Amino acid sequence: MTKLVQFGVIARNFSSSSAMQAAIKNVTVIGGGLMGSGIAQVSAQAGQNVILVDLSPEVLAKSQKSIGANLGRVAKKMYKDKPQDGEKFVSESMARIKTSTDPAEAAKSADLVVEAIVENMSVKHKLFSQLDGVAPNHTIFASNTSSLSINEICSVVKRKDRFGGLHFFNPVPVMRLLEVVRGAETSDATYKSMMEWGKAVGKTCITCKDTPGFVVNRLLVPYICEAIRLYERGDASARDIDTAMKLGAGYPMGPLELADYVGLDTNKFILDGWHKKYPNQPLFNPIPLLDKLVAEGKLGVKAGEGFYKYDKK
Ligand SMILES: CCCCCCCC(=O)CC(=O)SCCNC(=O)CCNC(=O)[C@H](O)C(C)(C)COP(=O)(O)OP(=O)(O)OC[C@H]1O[C@@H](n2cnc3c(N)ncnc32)[C@H](O)[C@@H]1OP(=O)(O)O
Ligand SMILES: NC(=O)C1=CN([C@@H]2O[C@H](COP(=O)(O)OP(=O)(O)OC[C@H]3O[C@@H](n4cnc5c(N)ncnc54)[C@H](O)[C@@H]3O)[C@@H](O)[C@H]2O)C=CC1
Repeated sequence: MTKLVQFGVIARNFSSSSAMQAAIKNVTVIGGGLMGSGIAQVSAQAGQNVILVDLSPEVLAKSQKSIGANLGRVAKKMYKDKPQDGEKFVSESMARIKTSTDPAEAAKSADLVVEAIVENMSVKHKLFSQLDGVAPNHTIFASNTSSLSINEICSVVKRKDRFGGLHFFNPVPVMRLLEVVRGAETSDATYKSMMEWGKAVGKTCITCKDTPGFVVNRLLVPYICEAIRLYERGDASARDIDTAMKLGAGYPMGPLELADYVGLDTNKFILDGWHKKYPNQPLFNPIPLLDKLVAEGKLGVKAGEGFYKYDKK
């Protein structure tokens, strides 16, 4: 699936903002967790210079390790008969990734900042208002948010024309989609740059307005929630619900398996946020079983138990 993509946008310096075509060669990814490490990996694979930032040096060390291992999986497939070329691919990609614990410093050399920190509006506001003061004029800011409004996130920055959503999917190196989200003030030039960059890092891009959950999560969250309600009512077993959707609808994972994979706390966080914002939408109503599992710490794969039991990693 992952192809080595030659990055083809010519680097240029721009002093003015709105009419420019940003030249993305240097990307700063903020948040070195699950998503940030995947975004850093696919960017480096595509020839970008990457700075991966996290507040925690331990997280950065863990990310580097997992990126190395995942690049190894990619190399094994891409260079099946040429293991030496595979090793070169891994070491060159790794060499393009620098790490930092200082978001402001790392934004100073960025053409694009992709934010993948915790899903919390006030934490994202704090980060972006700090970066807005130090990043170069031409730098585009993007959020990988799953469920928050791009317009609301960018309300704290001056560069609203150079702000958008770049929503990746988990696991980033495998999932081929990138949702490119236009906020109310995202300029045409910024949108075009984001689309080109998405293609350059090997993704198929679709466009969506700034609506809750964009395309995928707006459909996926109610689907998963309906599956939980079906199970809660005792209409079918968890295993049968999952088997039904895998064999009857061709999904790679059933809805309850996917809920465990994403994390039940994340499911609940998104549902609660949308319920608060749209109290009259019954699809977003709280689910007592989901609340109970989260309260018991049964958060899915990462906790060793959710709808199913897992070996703890
Ligand atoms: C209420 C909803 C709330 C949403 C909350 C927020 C979430 C979001 O905002 C948006 C999201 O991300 S939603 C989740 C989207 N992801 C999915 O739906 C995943 C569905 N599952 C799958 O595609 C496969 O089971 C999957 C690919 C995961 C695993 O496939 P398999 O079961 O076949 O397992 P493997 O055989 O291990 O892997 C298949 C191939 O992929 C390679 N691979 C797996 N992980 C990798 C990784 N991390 N890096 C690089 N390569 C990787 C693996 O090597 C294998 O390759 P092949 O050997 O060539 O087949
Ligand atoms: N987990 C998923 O399947 C997906 C998540 N997302 C979104 O991506 C973002 C990140 O999610 P994950 O990677 O799952 O979270 P995660 O918890 O694995 O990683 C977040 C990282 O951000 C770091 N961090 C927190 N505040 C920071 C700050 N101010 N500066 C620098 N680093 C900071 C944390 O130390 C942590 O390592 C969220 O907005 C989430 O909604 C989007 C698509 C899929």
